[in-house]
Amino acid sequence: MKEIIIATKNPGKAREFKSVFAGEDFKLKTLLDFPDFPEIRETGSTFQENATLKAHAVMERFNLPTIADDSGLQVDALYGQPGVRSARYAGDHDDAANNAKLLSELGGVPKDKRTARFVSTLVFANPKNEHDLVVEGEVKGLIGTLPQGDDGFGYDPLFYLPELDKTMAQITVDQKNQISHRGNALKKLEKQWQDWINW
Ligand SMILES: O=P(O)(O)OP(=O)(O)OP(=O)(O)OC[C@H]1O[C@@H](n2cnc3c(O)ncnc32)[C@H](O)[C@@H]1O
Ligand SMILES: [Mg+2]
Repeated sequence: MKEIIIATKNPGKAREFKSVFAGEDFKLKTLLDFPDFPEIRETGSTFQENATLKAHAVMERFNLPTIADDSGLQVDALYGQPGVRSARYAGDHDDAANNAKLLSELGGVPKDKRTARFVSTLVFANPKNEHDLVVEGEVKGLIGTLPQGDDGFGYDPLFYLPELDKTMAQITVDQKNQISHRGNALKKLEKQWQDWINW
């Protein structure tokens, strides 16, 4: 069976990818299936640079088609921070600490000034394709004043969706995929990748 690797160690992302690609005629693996795979240093200054680093490191190791996601939260009142440093905002990839820091940085900022967006860049690299496929997605929302909901990961409990009157952590993985930055990027990828790939 054909195989595609998702170059992520993040269980939340892995779950979202698996839900979107469920029922396809290829096997989807992630780096969670290869716990010994070394840490990929995300030294780029843009989402696309980091997604490209991750996609190519994994593609070269396994010689298989590989999709990487680099994503983050951009908060207008913080001039786009935490941005490309979203995973490491409060130090070492600790969601609770990141959320606490975000709330503290936004202390006193009124609701209408707490606008933000999640962005995702997906890079699809394949040994038999000369050029990568690159797509982007985003979703707009507001940063709440306290975490709400237990689903999702990262900043989801603070990311409030006014149209749904819920946070990103109060919806199912399928609902999240319908509206999220990653879901929107995946919709673009789905329209293009089957014509692009040389198996
Ligand atoms: O690099 P991989 O292994 O894919 O996993 P990661 O968690 O390190 O992923 P990134 O480097 O792309 O960092 C993205 C960070 O942005 C935040 N983020 C991205 N997408 C998110 C989402 O859908 N919901 C909540 N937070 C998200 C979250 O803090 C992530 O750790
Ligand atoms: Mg990362």
